[in-house]
Amino acid sequence: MGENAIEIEGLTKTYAASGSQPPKEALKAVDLNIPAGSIFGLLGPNGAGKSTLINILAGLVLKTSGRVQIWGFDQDVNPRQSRASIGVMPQELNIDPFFTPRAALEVQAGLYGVPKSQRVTDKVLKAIGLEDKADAYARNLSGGMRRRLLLGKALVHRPQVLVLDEPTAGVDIELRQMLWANIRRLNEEQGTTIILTTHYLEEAEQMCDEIAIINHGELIARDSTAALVGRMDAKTLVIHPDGDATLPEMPAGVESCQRRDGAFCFTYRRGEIATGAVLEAVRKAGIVIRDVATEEPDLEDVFVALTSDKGKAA
Ligand SMILES: Nc1ncnc2c1ncn2[C@@H]1O[C@H](COP(=O)(O)OP(=O)(O)OP(=O)(O)O)[C@@H](O)[C@H]1O
Repeated sequence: MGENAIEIEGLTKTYAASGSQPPKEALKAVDLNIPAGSIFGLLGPNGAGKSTLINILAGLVLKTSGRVQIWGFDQDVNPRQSRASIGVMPQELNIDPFFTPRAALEVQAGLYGVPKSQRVTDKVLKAIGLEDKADAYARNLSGGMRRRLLLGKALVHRPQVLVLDEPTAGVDIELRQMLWANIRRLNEEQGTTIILTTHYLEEAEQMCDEIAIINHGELIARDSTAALVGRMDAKTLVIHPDGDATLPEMPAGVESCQRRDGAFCFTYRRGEIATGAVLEAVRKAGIVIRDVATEEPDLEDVFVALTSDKGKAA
């Protein structure tokens, strides 16, 4: 096994036309490597192609062309080994209501061909905090418990790569933290590579080492989380004037505005304009500063900037 858990080359998926719907090119020649041992975020607006990509990795959707390698196994050459290397926690709560969590995990292990002697059902039940519900009918489990059971089902064959499709969508804060603690532990203690999609950019920023952004089936960015956020060179200085004041003249390259609460905000490129020059212009205008704050961009700003530009071009 090399240093990449996943290697994707020229991956294309075109869904066939159906009825009045024309064919849909959901993925357009995507190249993407995901380092082993990382927590990797796959982001993109609705309909960008994230689920298509994940479902191809999981073996649930057939690719049109390109090469996919999972844990060193080519999907076309070694389909069984590549499938055994990956576990997927789906978005939908598709759980058989008549199974107990223990039975559901046993059945799943059977589907993956894990021999009885090598099953880790009790360990998985403990990891997902469902030991005391192991023999309860799934229909009696809360939504949060069902979601944890889905995570457990993705783990029965001890995959090296775990894919989570919107794992915390519609989940309350407490459960979200518990899911994340579980996932971090898997990553740290067992070195499991985690790939996740999420709509919560703050969550991606906190959890992911690296991030890829997909838009209209194309990869438009792929970098470490810190480098992505660092790409946005903008900085905003927010000044609350003491008493009445009008927006002062600013050096070229500074965008000024006044907020509803009366604060002035000045946005500029850190690399081009020094904060001192902005403060100096404020002082020159005779404005007395009551309070001052700065705002730095976050992943959400990067995401919006990247996906809205591409959206216009498409
Ligand atoms: N089975 C299908 N048949 C035809 N078109 C499909 C099919 N599945 C997805 N698509 C289309 O392919 C494109 C990519 O869809 P996909 O579900 O991969 O996006 P996504 O990024 O996961 O979106 P979301 O964030 O909404 O889940 C969309 O235009 C979608 O309508």
